[in-house]
Amino acid sequence: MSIFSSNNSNKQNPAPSELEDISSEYPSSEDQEPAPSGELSLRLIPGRQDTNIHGGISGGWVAARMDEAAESVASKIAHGRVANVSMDSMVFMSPIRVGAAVCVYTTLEDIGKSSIKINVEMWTRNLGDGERRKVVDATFVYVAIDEQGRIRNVPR
Ligand SMILES: CC(=O)SCCNC(=O)CCNC(=O)[C@H](O)C(C)(C)COP(=O)(O)OP(=O)(O)OC[C@H]1O[C@@H](n2cnc3c(N)ncnc32)[C@H](O)[C@@H]1OP(=O)(O)O
Repeated sequence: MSIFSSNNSNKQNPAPSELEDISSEYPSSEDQEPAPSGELSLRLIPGRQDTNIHGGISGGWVAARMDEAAESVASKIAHGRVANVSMDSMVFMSPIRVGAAVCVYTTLEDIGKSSIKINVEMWTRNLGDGERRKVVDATFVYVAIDEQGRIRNVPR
């Protein structure tokens, strides 16, 4: 369940094949370095069009990319439309630089009667020192809904 984003009209957004999964570059667990957990669901490189008025990547942009990745996973599980009913509070631990690779990883935590709970992590590779850092992690909950917006059961 992976979606990949690229905008080939922008040189800073190469095709997915040109982007590697950040997790593959992490040292082995023996090194006890932090590593992403979950399935790679979205990878992209933010460009200048993604910045706020100060030239930085905003928390809103980050939350939107996480929602995009998790909603795609939830929609596949629900076989259709879902609505985001909650997301955790988010603590942004590292900045994202324009041109730095960003990867979003998702882990399915629970499927309820109508709800789907997904943990989402975003990681980036710092352009300056090349180090991979976790940007944020949060849990998103989606509810399966029909075309009229009524709650429905998640198919089993
Ligand atoms: C405003 C926006 O545009 S935000 C972005 C898009 N999101 C939306 O539009 C969603 C707006 N919200 C809604 O339409 C409604 O709240 C709905 C349809 C999602 C849910 O309606 P509710 O009456 O709260 O549903 P209900 O109480 O029956 O709960 C449905 C499921 O959601 C879960 N749920 C409800 N609220 C929460 C919550 N705050 N956190 C986690 N799970 C929740 C319930 O546990 C239940 O799960 P289950 O069926 O697996 O046991």
